[in-house]
This record gives sequence, C-alpha cells and structure tokens, in this order.
Amino acid sequence: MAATEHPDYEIEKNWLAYTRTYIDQVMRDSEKHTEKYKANIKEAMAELDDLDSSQSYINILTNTQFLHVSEQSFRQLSKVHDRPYFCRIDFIPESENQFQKLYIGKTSLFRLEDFAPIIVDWRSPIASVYYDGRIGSVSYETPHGEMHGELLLKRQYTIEKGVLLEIRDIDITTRDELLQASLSASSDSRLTDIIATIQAEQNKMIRADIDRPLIVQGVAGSGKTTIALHRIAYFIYTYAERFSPNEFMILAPNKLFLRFISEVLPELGVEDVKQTTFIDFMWECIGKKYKLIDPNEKLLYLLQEGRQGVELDKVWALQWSATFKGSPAFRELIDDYLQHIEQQFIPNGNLRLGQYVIYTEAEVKDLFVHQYQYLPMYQRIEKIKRVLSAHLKSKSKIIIRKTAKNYEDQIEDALDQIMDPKERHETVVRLMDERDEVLADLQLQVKVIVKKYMVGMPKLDVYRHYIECIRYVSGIEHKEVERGSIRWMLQDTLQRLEKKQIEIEDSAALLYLQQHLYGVKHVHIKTVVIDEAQDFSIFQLIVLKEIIHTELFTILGDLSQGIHSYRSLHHWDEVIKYVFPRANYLQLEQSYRTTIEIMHFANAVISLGRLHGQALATSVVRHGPLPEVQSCVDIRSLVHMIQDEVVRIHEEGMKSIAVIAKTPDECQKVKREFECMGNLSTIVLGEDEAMQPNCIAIVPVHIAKGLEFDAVFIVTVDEQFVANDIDSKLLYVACTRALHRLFLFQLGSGGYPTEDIDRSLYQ
Ligand SMILES: Nc1ncnc2c1ncn2[C@@H]1O[C@H](COP(=O)(O)OP(=O)(O)OP(=O)(O)O)[C@@H](O)[C@H]1O
Repeated sequence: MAATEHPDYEIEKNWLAYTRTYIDQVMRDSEKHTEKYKANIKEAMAELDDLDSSQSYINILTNTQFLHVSEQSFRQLSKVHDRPYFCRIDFIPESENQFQKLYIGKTSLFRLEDFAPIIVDWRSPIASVYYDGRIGSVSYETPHGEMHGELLLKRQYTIEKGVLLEIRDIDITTRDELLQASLSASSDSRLTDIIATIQAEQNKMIRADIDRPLIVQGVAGSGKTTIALHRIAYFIYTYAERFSPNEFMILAPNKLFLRFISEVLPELGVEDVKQTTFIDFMWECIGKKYKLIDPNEKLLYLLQEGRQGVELDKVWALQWSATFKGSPAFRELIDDYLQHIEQQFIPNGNLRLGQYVIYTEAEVKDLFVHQYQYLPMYQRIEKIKRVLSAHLKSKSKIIIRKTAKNYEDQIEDALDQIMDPKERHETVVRLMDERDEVLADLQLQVKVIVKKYMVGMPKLDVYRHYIECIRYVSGIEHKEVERGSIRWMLQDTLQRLEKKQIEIEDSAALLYLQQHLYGVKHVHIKTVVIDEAQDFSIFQLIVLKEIIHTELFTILGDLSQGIHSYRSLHHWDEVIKYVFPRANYLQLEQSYRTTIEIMHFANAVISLGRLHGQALATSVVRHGPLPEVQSCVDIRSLVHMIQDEVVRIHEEGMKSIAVIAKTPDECQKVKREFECMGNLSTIVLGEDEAMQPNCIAIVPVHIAKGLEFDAVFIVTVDEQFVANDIDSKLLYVACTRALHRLFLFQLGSGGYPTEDIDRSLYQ
C-alpha cells in the first residue's frame, strides 16, 4: 500500500529520516578519519629517511589499514544512503520478553553510543527469519546453535532516493508483491542483487553448510547464478576471519558471462573475488598458453549431423572421444603413464659410498612410492635428492673417519711390527699414499654419487609429457585401449598435439599432468563456485579438487541446458560418486526469470529431447503474452518484422533485446541484413565481447547461455531446430533467455519442431 496510507507512516518516516541522518553523520566522521589517516601516512613517509624508520613503517601500515576500512565503510554507506533498508522484522527471542525491532539492509550500522543496531546486515543469522519465517514461532541458525522465538511483524518497504513510497505488511497483504515488482522490471543486460526478495528455498542454498560441497540442480532462471554470488557475499560476511575475498574463485563459462555478472558482488559490498574460466585458470596453473581450438567448434560440427558430407562414424567417434576424455577412465590411463615414468626414475641398486651402503634400494623406493608420494614427480625427485645428500653428508663423515682410522691402524702396525727399516719405510709410505688416494676419492664421490645415482628426469614441459603420455598409452596392453574407439581417440589426439593444437577436452588431462609432474604454484584459493557446471566433465572436477585441495565447492548447473553433454556431465550422481561423496544435493524447480507462458513453451521444447529424469520448471506467477511463432518469405522481411516489433516493445519500456540464432553464421546473415536496413544498431556477440547498451545483441545460442534479455527473437534462416536431444536443449536455452517476450521467426516453415508442441502454447 502507499506508505502515506499506512497507520505507521509517521513512525516509519521518522525512522527513515533518523537512519539517513545517522548515516550522514557516520559518513562525515569517516571522511574526517580518512583525511587524518592520509595525513598520518604522509607524515610517516617523510620520516622514513630517519635512521630508525621501523616506527614509520609500522605507522604507514597501520594507517593504511585504517584508511582502507574507513574508505570502505564510506563507500558502503554512500551506496545505501538512499535506500538504507528494505524490510523490518519484530522478533521476540524465546529467552527474553522484550521484542526487537530490526531493520534489514545491505550493510549493518550500529549506534556508537550503545551499539544498538540501526540497520542489520541481510547476511546476519537473525535476517534468516525474514527470508524463511512466517508470522508466529520461528527459528534460525547461529554459530551457537538454533535460536527460537516469535515473529510478530514482517514489513517490506519501497524506498526510492530516500523517500518512503510503499509499506507492505507480509502475511496480511499479498506475499509476493515485491518479488512480482522486481521480476516485472526491465533488465539492462546486467544481473542485479536480489537481497530484498530472496526466497526461502534460495536462502537455504545461500546459507547451506560451508564445510560440505553443495551441488544445485536448478531449472533455467531459478536463480543459480544469483545464489552463487549471494552465497559468496554471505560467506565473506559470516566467516570473515576464515576467508578473505581473494580466496574465493568463481568459474564461469566465458568472459561475456563474467561481464554479465560483474556488478553483483561489488553491489553486495564484495570486491577482489577471483572470477575466471576453467581454461584461463588452467593457463595460469601451467604458466604457459598453447593454441586452443575454439571450444564450440565441435558443437557446431555435431550440429551438422545428418547433412551431406558429414560422416556419421566421425560424429560418433568425436562424441565418444570427448566423453571418454572427461571420464575417470581417462584419468586411469594417465595414471598408468605417471606410474610408468615413476618406475623409470626409481634408481636400481643401493646408494653406496665406496663399499658402504648409504641407502638401500628398498629404502629409496619407499621414499618414492610412499613417503614423498604426495609431491609432484619433479619436486619429489628434488626432495629425495636432498634427503639422500643430507644423509650422505652425515654418514660420509663417519665413513671417512673410519677409513682414515683403518689406515692409521695399519700404519701403526707396520711401524710396530716390520723390523726391516727399508721395508717398514716402503710399507708406511705406500699405506699413506693409498690412504690419501682413497680419502680423496671418497671426498670426490660424496659430491657426485647422489647425482649419478638419481637419473635425472628429462625437462619436458607438460605439453610434451602429454604427447609422451598419449604415445605410451597407445602402446600398452589395456582392456580399454584394445577397443577400436580408444585407438581412434589416441591417434586423433596425437595428430592434433603434433600440430600444436589442443581441445578443451584435453584441458583436464593437461592440468592433471601439471599437478602430478610439477605441481601448481601459488594457488591460494580456498573455495570454488562453479556456475554452468553442467558443462564440466568429471575429470575437470577431479583435477580442480586436487589442485585447490579442498571440498569447499559450490556447484550449480542445469542438465537440461547441457548443450555440451558429449563432453560433460549427464547426471549429478556421477559428481557425487567420483568427486564429492559428502555433497549436499539440492534442487530448484521454480523459475524466476520467465513468464508462465514462456516457461510452458520452453518446457514443451525440452520435452522433445531426452530429459534424463529432470523435473520441469514451474514459474513464479507472472503472466505475459504467448510466445509468437511467425514465418517470413525471405530474410529481409524477417529482419523487417523484428525491427517493427523492437519499436513496439521499446515503447513498452523494454530495454535489452537479443536475436538468437543456432550458429555464428546465422548470426552474421542476420547482422548483414540489419546493416543493410541501417535503422537499429546491432552487435554480434562472441565469448570475449561486451554487451552494449541500446544495441540489439545478436548471439549464437551457445554463447547466450547464462544471459537474459527483456525480449528474445529466435531466428532460423538456414539452420533449423529439429526435435532431437541437442537441438531441443539449444532451443530450450534460447527460449529461457527471455524475461518478458519471446518470438520465434523462421524462413518458410520447419524452422522449429512446432508440430510436436501443443498449439495452445504459442500464437
Ligand atoms: N528471489 C529472487 N528475486 C528476484 N529476482 C530473482 C530471484 N531469483 C532469481 N531472480 C532473477 O531471475 C533471473 C534468473 O536468475 P539467474 O540468472 O541467477 O538464474 P539461473 O538459474 O542462473 O539461470 P540460467 O541457468 O537460465 O542461466 C535473474 O534476473 C534474477 O535476478
């Protein structure tokens, strides 16, 4: 209801004014502090030349830290100044009689005089009551256990530029007005925060146990990306002493997507989280880049199945090979290679100094295969060399002393027992010479025997090792290798590697070899969030877990959108079985992005393919027009129709618009036609492009994954969508990018498998 009509309007208006005045005051103080810290740093810098400058260093460090905190607090308060909170809860804890009136917002603010909360952070334990609880008895988790109490009031506010516009008491008026308003709004091609409207099922995922891996299967638009980002913000707030932001890593499909989500974390007051792709992370770990074949090339080739000139055997072999390379079975083959080279580098025989055994063969083997097995191979060899050298150093002193003493005894015996002066002299001189020679030889051997004993490992880089690995595996007798398909895969891989080309499917193996041969340096990441995880393979997840050395993974994805399923996951069970047996598995079936009409149509599309037992999405109650399917006689009239619609929907207030086609070639055809007409500006988006405001994005469907637009025009010029598994997934992804309007345009007929879709679902 309009705020002015609410009985508590005056109280609420005054509280808002009080809060904003207090924020002003804290910001002013913060500004003063900032100036003071800057001045202190300047002063300490000037004193750095003094003889005893350690105090100045300490001053600089302390003041820099204070300055950082003060600036951060200023930034956060200035962000919330116009809208300090979004709701209020009145709560009586079980153990107390007095109720607490808590205003919840993006950041917390306490009154300096008595530490009373003016604003409570949305991530604090008590705020859970707002997201989960209904009026009546409620409970929430805290670090000290579960707390119980009575929720008396749950009140939402619409505040704009510091003006209180609406007040809604939840459970008395309608429940979802704020959510409805937020979902009906237009998108400007950037994801936003949702702290005011987080739903109970989403809250559960955001706050799910950090110490267990979390796997979320969520339908398109269920908020997986949003949850991932809010979960990071929640952890950073809740476990500030355990993690700093730069110890979090988000793995996303591509740079375009990373840009799409780039504003959410800063909005939530979180900076410095590492955001990258699996491939870029791999280059960083390897310390070198090799030529990567466009990861989408195979998908585009596979899409041509059934066309003239496309060999079915090859399509099948490519798919099989990609699946195999992402599987634990491929890792086993690589382990065979690692074992093979390990055997080559375990020395034969004992390590001896003269006649003395320093280390037995069995002891050295034990160092290799047990004690230092945790180290990557090259590091292990260096470590064992150091261990042997240290051992040799201490043992050699005793051996040399013993040898010298032995000669001294013999010389003494000669002096005592040989009566003939000439013979005695000759024997003593011979023994002394021999002693000097033996001792000199021992000293020399001490310097070189470890080096000679440990045959050096050739300094091949990880790429060369991968080639050697594939060659080795091709030659072994292995039940898997005997199969013709593996032989084809190995040969094909070798041919490409020799041409210096790798595919995304090779990335897990390369990273695995890097980890086991050289190790990965400077990985300070402690927790990983993977979005669009359905495009990862089991092997990629295995290697990530090994490198990061943690179970703290949050994995989010949607198998129905698994357009790269030939090289990635088919079931979440595989992830639980092979990688994270302790994982907490949760599902989201409610879609927040699309209207009911679009979601129903998209559900009909995905049902045309194989569903792997996934549940279909339901939509939050929000209606819109039915998706429109239209035919045109040529591409010119098709683009004309789009232009006319764009003008109409712009007038309706929609901002972001995309034209989605099946392949990059189709996109280019549409782009050329738009250019000929010259009315609207368009951009064809690739993985590394940035979306531009007021510009229609023309996107191949595999790149549009994860993104969203107010209105989506799917077009088919020459590339049609048919009713098979991969096409239904692609079309599903394309349909579910739309928030409000969906159009499917085709040349002639047959662009879409609409004959298999209920006629009432589109117009
Ligand atoms: N609780 C919520 N309140 C308001 N908006 C929400 C909520 N949850 C999700 N949304 C909105 O729904 C849209 C879809 O969210 P998001 O992109 O995170 O979903 P997703 O599951 O990652 O989708 P996809 O798998 O299709 O890429 C976004 O616009 C997001 O802001």
